[in-house]
Amino acid sequence: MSFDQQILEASKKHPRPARIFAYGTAGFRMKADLLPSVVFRVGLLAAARSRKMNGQSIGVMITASHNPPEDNGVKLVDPYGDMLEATWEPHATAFANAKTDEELVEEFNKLHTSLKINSSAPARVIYARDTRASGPTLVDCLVDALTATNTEYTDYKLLTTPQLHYLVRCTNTKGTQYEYGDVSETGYYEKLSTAFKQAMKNAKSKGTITVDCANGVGGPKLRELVKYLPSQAEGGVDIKVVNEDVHKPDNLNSQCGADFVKTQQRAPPSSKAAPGDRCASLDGDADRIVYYFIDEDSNFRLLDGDRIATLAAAFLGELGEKSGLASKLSIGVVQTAYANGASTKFITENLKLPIQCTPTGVKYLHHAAQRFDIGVYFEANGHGTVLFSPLALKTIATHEPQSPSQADALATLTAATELINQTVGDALSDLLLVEVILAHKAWDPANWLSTYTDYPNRLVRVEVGNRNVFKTEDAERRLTEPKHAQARIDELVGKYTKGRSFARASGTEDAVRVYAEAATRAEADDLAQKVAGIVKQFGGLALSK
Ligand SMILES: CC(=O)N[C@H]1[C@@H](OP(=O)(O)O)O[C@H](CO)[C@@H](O)[C@@H]1O
Ligand SMILES: [Mg+2]
Repeated sequence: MSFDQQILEASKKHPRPARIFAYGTAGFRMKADLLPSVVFRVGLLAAARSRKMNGQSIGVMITASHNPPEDNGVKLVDPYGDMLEATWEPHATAFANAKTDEELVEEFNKLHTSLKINSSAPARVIYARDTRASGPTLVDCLVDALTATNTEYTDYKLLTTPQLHYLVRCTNTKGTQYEYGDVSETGYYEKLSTAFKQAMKNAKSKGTITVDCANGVGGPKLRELVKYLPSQAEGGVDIKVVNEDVHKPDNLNSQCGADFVKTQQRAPPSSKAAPGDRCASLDGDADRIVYYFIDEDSNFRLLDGDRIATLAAAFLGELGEKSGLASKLSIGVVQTAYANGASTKFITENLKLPIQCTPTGVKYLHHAAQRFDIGVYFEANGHGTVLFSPLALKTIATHEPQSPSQADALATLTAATELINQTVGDALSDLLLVEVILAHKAWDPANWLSTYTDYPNRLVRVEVGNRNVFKTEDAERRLTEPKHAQARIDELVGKYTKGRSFARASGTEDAVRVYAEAATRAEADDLAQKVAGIVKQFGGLALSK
């Protein structure tokens, strides 16, 4: 079957701007007015991917996460709910960059030939979007591609990114032994709330958690989730939703949200939190979360992804011990080079757990975490989850507790496996997990913070002529190119007490990021500035655009 004519006709409606596109860590992301042709072409790829996967449903999420309101983006979700397989990213890039409609058809056919995709096979796509004003127009572009390729589709309208990942997995596992949940948004809330109630059985939450939803899709979705959860008096948690205005598009991620809090190291200016109040911020598509509070001396205290990772790893380790499963389940933590060195030390020395460091980008962490029975992974910026291997799930499900206390711990562990989104980092699921853990430990955020002290650190963004000259090894911790740059950094780092620093090209912005840690704030700042200086020096000439 040939779709040539249909694709040609439809593609004419979505002319490609003179731009080079690249499918990166976050899919395609840019100013929304540049995206119509990109989204159309991603739709073609989704159809091809579905056909390649024997008609399993592929997800398409239209979002630009924490970016400003005028941006948008698109990314694909694979049948099991994880991100698009990396080998397909270049195909997305090739489709997006095809110069003419004819060239696009050629790329489409070339892919079908080289990967032996049967174009008569059924193709299925499910999609959703965040609250951005440009979303509906981009959905129209997507639908044009799905129609042109005779693809069946379901429009889930507004969802958080992790909700779409959940639905993709549910759709494709329905009726199998791996069934993940009911194929509906309601199914998502029911799964989380049932697990949450079970996990809270032997715990009592104190105080209120105030959740800043970045004025994004997380707001209405958290409000909905709360309807399914017991109140604090009924054994649940008191959740207060703020920054949930999705009707004024300009407010999205503006002066609030996880990215604002993490990069500015302060609470949203609108926050009315008193010292000690527990606060959290989601990002624009609710796949990231960070916690924070104001301490007794009025200092802002951040509890970021590293803190969530250590909290979750410690708790799951304890549950393993208490349920009598410790010897049967290996727990490991996956971090990137941006994890604070103090968290790495705490995990190794106090929790005595193995750590793996991967390059930046959730797909790397996710894959590494799959190698443990229980793999805890978080980026410092708050994106992460915990993965339970099929064997771990079976071990937990078939374990016979030897005492009532073992039974309690086992029930909580079982609930955690249901509560934690297994497809992708999910701010709503992570929120409930942290709340459960704090309730079990009877901890306030200050207790949580006191587990270890972060090393002073600084992250700077350096604009250079050509960031592509920077090549790395050892999970991005060392530069292999430009020649001599790493030797210069090493020499510098050696001069600082507890110094650590690395530079790498960003995958999402046209810049190089420099990270530095040292014994004091001033030294960390100084080291970062000096390494930034080296990066500038080696930064290459600007490419003619
Ligand atoms: C230091 C940092 O926070 N980097 C972020 C950022 O990647 P860069 O490649 O550093 O631009 O965006 C990624 C996608 O959202 C996210 O996965 C990652 O953690
Ligand atoms: Mg996000």
